[in-house]
Amino acid sequence: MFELRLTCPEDRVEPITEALDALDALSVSVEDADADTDAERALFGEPGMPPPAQSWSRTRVVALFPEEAPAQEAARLLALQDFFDGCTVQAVAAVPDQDWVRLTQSQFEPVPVTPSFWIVPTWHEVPPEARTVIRLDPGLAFGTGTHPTTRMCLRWIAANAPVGPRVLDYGCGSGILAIGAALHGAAQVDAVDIDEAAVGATQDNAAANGVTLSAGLPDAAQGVYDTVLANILATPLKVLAPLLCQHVAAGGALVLAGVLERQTAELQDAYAPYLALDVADAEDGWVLLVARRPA
Ligand SMILES: C[S@@+](CC[C@H](N)C(=O)[O-])C[C@H]1O[C@@H](n2cnc3c(N)ncnc32)[C@H](O)[C@@H]1O
Repeated sequence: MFELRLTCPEDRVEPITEALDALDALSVSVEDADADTDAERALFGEPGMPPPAQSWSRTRVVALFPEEAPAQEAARLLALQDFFDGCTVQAVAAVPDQDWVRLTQSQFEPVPVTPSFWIVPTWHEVPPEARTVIRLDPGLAFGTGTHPTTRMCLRWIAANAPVGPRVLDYGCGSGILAIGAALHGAAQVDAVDIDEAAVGATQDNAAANGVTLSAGLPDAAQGVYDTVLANILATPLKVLAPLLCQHVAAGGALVLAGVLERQTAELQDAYAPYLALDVADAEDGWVLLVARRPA
C-alpha cells in the first residue's frame, strides 16, 4: 500500500478528493494540517511563535493506492491541474498494511444506512436502534459504508427488500453490498471482483456475518440475476455495460453507483442500447442509477 500525502487550502479539498477518487485511490482521507504545524513548531523550537498565517487554513489529504506507480501518476496529474495552485505534494510513501488498517480502524464509527440498518465495526457496541446490522472491520478492500456510493446502494437494498432471490454484486470489494443483500432477503448471492484480495475479504466478512454467499473472480458470474449491483467508477461501468445488462433477468433491476452527478448523461447514453437508467438517489455529488428490465 502506498500513500500520497498533500496539503492544500481548504477550498481545494473538494476538487482534489474528487480527482483522487477518479484516479482510483482506494481511500481518501482529509485531515487538519494544523496538528503538523504544532509538531513542526515543537521540532524546530519556536516557542511562542505563531505558525505562518496560511497554515491555519491548510488541510492535509491522504490518498491510498495499492502500488507506487498509480500514486506517483496521481501526484503528477494533480500537479498539472489549475485547482492545484497553492497545494503541495508532501510525499508518496509506502505504508505497512498493518499500520494502514490500524490507522483506518481508529477513524471508523457505526454508520446508519437507515434508522434501523447499521454498519458497525466489531470493536463497537451495536446501537440499540439497530435491527439489521453488518459487522465489518475496515480491511484492505473497499467498502466500509462510509462512502456515499456504498451507502446509497445499501439504502436501495433496504428500500427494495426482499431483494433477489438471485443477486449479483459486481465489484464486491469488502462484500458489503452482497452481505447487505443477503440480510435483506436474497436467497442466492454471487459476489465477484477482479481483485483476489477483495474475494478473500468478502468470504471472511460473509462468514463473520453468518451469511452464505459465493465469492469469486468475474467469470463466476453466470446466468441472470433479479438484482445486479455494481459500485465501480464511471469509466469501467461504461465498458461493462453490455456484460452487466446481460446478467439482468426479465423483471430484474440493475443498480449502478460510483458515478458523479455530472457523469449521469454519459452513463445513460452508454446503457441506452440495453436498459434505461434513471437517477434513484443522490448524495454528496454522487448519484445512484437504476434500470429495470421489463418482465
Ligand atoms: C468502489 S469499490 C466498491 C466495493 C463495494 N461493492 C462497495 O459498494 O463499497 C469497486 C470494486 O470494484 C472492483 N472492480 C473494479 N473494476 C472491476 C471490473 N472490471 N470487474 C470487477 N470488479 C472490478 C474493485 O477491485 C473494487 O473492489
